[in-house]
Amino acid sequence: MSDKFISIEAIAKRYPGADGATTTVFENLWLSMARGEFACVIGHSGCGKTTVLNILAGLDVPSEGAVIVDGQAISGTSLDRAVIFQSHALLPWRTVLGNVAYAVSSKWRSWDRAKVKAHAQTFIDLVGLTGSEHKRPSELSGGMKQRVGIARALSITPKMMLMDEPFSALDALTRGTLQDEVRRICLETGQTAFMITHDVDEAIYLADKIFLMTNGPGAVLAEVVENPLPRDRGRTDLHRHPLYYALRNHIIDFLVTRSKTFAAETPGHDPRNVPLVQIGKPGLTIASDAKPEPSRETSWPGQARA
Ligand SMILES: Nc1ncnc2c1ncn2[C@@H]1O[C@H](COP(=O)(O)OP(=O)(O)OP(=O)(O)O)[C@@H](O)[C@H]1O
Repeated sequence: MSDKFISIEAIAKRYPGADGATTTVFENLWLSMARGEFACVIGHSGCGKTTVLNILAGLDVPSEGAVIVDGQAISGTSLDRAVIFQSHALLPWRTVLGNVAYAVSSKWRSWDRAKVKAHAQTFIDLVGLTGSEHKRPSELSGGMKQRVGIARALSITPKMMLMDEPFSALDALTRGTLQDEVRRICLETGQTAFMITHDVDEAIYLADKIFLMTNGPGAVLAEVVENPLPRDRGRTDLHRHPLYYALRNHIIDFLVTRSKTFAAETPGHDPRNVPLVQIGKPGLTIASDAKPEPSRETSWPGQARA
């Protein structure tokens, strides 16, 4: 992995408020990711997660600061940065194949129909929709629609995938299956991924790194938590890892308590040098100890939410 594939540098987002005042959602936010990393951002509603994702996508602009992707400051949207939203945003009059092919032909305008179709089919197969190519969105379940969104995003071979709570509207079983698929695809393709989630267990399963944001307005990136679980982790035995509960407790403690009290309790916080929390490594102060909590094993999947 190369260092700083994505670099968010001192960005702020402000909106005009009532009485001529200004509301600062966040300011002086610094964040970086290496190529091929999977990061999840967790924080309470309104702290600015979607705003950060939209800025990364080029759908929104920061009031201050810059975002550098692969050595270049971004300006506007790009087919290098694919977004998967909670609502799949498919074209209702196009089939599964038509939706994916539309994205493919937008990226490779010189390709003929056969090449576009073959490329689109590869990604439809990858997300397990073989046989549903000619269905329209109205004929698909929520999980299938989300698969089309994932296939469409992956088909343009973006440099990064931006996901805004992509599975939150799905039932637990479908959510689990799609989490498995996104994880497999990202590992296989070396995709760099930035995902917003309210689901602590989803973050632990998917992420290499978890960004913890304090409450807004005036939210800050409080900590970057390194996931100590092995990269080839499996969903069913995740909770047996000796550091699983320490990690989970650390994130939940942050959400329950420290996300509110962080500013008052951490006056010297340097937004440019946000602490990297490495649970289980000596010399680290973490909010919770590493004692396992067997009762929590029954809460899998996805019970702890921001
Ligand atoms: N166009 C706008 N004008 C004024 N304020 C806005 C605008 N868009 C967003 N905000 C405010 O910015 C803040 C951050 O919004 P954002 O959607 O990024 O939060 P979030 O952390 O993604 O929340 P959630 O988890 O609920 O999706 C919120 O307080 C929101 O009200």
